[in-house]
Amino acid sequence: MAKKESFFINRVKSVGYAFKGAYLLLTTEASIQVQFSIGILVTIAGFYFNISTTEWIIQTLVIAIIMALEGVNTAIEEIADFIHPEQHPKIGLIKDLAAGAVFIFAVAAACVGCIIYLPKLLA
Ligand SMILES: Nc1ncnc2c1ncn2[C@@H]1O[C@H](COP(=O)(O)OP(=O)(O)OP(=O)(O)O)[C@@H](O)[C@H]1O
Repeated sequence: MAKKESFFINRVKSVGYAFKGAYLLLTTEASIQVQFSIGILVTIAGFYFNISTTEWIIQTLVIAIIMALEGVNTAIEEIADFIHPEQHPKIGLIKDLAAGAVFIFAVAAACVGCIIYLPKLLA
């Protein structure tokens, strides 16, 4: 019987797989690359406008959540295409729902950006 790997080795391997997934998303997915670029721009803006600690926390969370949601959306698209490569109304609906979930958060993220930066830009 194969010896079961230790809990620690398994955790290290899982982190490695997660790094691989994040690398794949950043290097192959246009939507993630767009969100990442926006994330870098607002980070530069954060330093430029010297935003508060609370604003940094909210901004960092918003950037991370939108990229994570895009990643989940990509994974759902991959599953959908894998289980049913041909056109099907249900696959279309599943993809639209996943994209809709990202869109809802993207609208909130844009609002957060306006709340943080509009007063600074207009001052
Ligand atoms: N197999 C399918 N059957 C029916 N409709 C589909 C199918 N694949 C895609 N669609 C429709 O086309 C839209 C775009 O799908 P697609 O897989 O190209 O996603 P996308 O948002 O362009 O993703 P990305 O640009 O990240 O690859 C879906 O939201 C859905 O409405």
